[in-house]
Amino acid sequence: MRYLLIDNSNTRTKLSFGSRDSIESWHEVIPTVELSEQRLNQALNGQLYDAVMLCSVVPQKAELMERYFSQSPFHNLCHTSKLGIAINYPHPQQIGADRLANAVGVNALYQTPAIVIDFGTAVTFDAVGADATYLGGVIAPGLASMTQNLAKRTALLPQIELSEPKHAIGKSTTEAMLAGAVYGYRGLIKEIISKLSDEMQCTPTVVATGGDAALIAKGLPEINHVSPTLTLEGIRIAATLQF
Ligand SMILES: Nc1ncnc2c1ncn2[C@@H]1O[C@H](COP(=O)(O)OP(=O)(O)O)[C@@H](O)[C@H]1O
Ligand SMILES: CC(C)(COP(=O)(O)O)[C@@H](O)C(=O)NCCC(=O)O
Ligand SMILES: [K+]
Repeated sequence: MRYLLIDNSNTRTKLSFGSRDSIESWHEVIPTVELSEQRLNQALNGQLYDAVMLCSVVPQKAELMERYFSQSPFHNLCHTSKLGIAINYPHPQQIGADRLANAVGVNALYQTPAIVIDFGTAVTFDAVGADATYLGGVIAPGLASMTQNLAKRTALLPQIELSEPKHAIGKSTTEAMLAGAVYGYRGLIKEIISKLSDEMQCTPTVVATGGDAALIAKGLPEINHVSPTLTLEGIRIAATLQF
């Protein structure tokens, strides 16, 4: 079986192929706002696959893809999918599909209990117990969302490009904003990991994924692993259970 795996998140849509055992190195990234029939045609030109596993948190784009892949075996990952984990959550239909995929990925590939942090448009924290149970988590603004909003709502603050600050005492507007964003964000992450670990009554494995994972994890010893493909791995594992 060759699976087409799609992570349709708010900023970027990542496409990959996978098998029962692993994901392939072929990889395509489409900005989610640009996702269309035409972009899918371009990306998938000449590719053969047996089934499509979609993980979407953008309903309008999910509908587009459901139509686009109507001739293929197709599944849209949700809380009722075969995931190989239990879900301890009062209204599981609320949980973002990417958060479920992250929980599936971390449960299969790392030691549990675990926390998976996805540094995307939003930053999400999801806790998985030692018994392969999804427990819930935290949603906070993503790093870029936070800094972009600051620039949008002020007259004098510019849009900044995120990178490691040189020092905390900023000597320019940009330096001051960078320190606020990166150091401030690391503080937010640390505090949330600490609170979650207290409630989980353990020292969980902490795995980071998503666009800003590498920048923020650098200098945060609380994060044990950075796994850029964790969401796709979770989608692949769900595909192996579905098809
Ligand atoms: N090439 C890139 N394109 C867009 N965002 C990027 C890129 N590289 C790093 N980023 C950062 O990653 C964040 C988006 O992460 P991503 O995991 O793609 O989000 P989502 O899963 O919500 O689509 C952006 O906010 C940005 O700060
Ligand atoms: C929290 C999210 C916006 C994260 O999306 P992302 O940043 O990966 O694009 C997404 O998982 C979502 O829309 N969730 C639904 C609400 C919930 O999980 O409770
Ligand atoms: K995501």
